[in-house]
Amino acid sequence: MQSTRRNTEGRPLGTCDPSSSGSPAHGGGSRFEFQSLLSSRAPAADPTSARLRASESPVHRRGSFPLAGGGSSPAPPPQVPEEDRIDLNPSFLGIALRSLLAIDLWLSKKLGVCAGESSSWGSMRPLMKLLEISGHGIPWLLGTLYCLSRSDSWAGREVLMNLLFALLLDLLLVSLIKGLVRRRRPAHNQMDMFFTVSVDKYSFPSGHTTRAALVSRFILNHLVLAIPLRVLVVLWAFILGLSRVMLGRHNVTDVAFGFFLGYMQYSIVDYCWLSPHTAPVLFVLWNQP
Ligand SMILES: CC(C)=CCC/C(C)=C/COP(=O)(O)O
Repeated sequence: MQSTRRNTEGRPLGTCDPSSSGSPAHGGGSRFEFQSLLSSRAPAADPTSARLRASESPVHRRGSFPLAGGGSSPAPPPQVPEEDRIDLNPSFLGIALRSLLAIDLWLSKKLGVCAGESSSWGSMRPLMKLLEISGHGIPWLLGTLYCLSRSDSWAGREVLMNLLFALLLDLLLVSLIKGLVRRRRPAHNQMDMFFTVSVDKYSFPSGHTTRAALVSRFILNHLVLAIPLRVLVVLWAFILGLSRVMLGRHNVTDVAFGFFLGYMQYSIVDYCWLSPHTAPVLFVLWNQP
């Protein structure tokens, strides 16, 4: 005769969740183990089925037969470290992201041909480091401040004031994102960069690349340049971004996102454009003797 197994509240098991027979022959043992792990992370939406699963878990069953457990009090459920928990049903997005990251790491390692003196393109490293300085924040900030101090036209001052604002905004946003994401630089990177701050131990996004994209878009929009010079500006930004991966400083995705962020930052600067009309205080202050 078949008896209906019931939970602690007397409800027949299986009426709410037919798959939860709990029989190891049905894979029930391991299934419950994972269900209880998953439910410890995200409680079930339906409290009844959550209770049913808990009452069926092997841990709970051991505890509900005092004699079998030697008469001791029910054992507490084992604490499984977060990193040991297995997500049995990774989403499509999760798989796609993991695949993208794997390709990113593989490609970045392949492209890191100037990461060290002994790398295949190690002799190009000094040239790459020169490019690195051309996109560093310090020369750009000091250069802009110097030009501002020498500028004798309102129009020139307005453009330079906005360039200064753009550079500061870039530093702020990149530091914020680096601090939030905290992605380590590639293992093959040598940390021999000129003047870094604490968040620069992180790599996402590439600060040199955001600056290159921002500044080049700024220059193309506010300086009247001959076509060859315009091409040169775009090439500089592109090669600077590429050199970050070749030097081993960044993964490809750090640089790709850097280009995107720098491009968007210019749109913010353009939207908030500072002028004697929109920010008169700034311009008056700057003209004080
Ligand atoms: C402190 C100042 C003014 C600039 C820091 C510039 C710097 C070292 C950025 C890091 O760039 P990557 O993220 O591309 O390596």
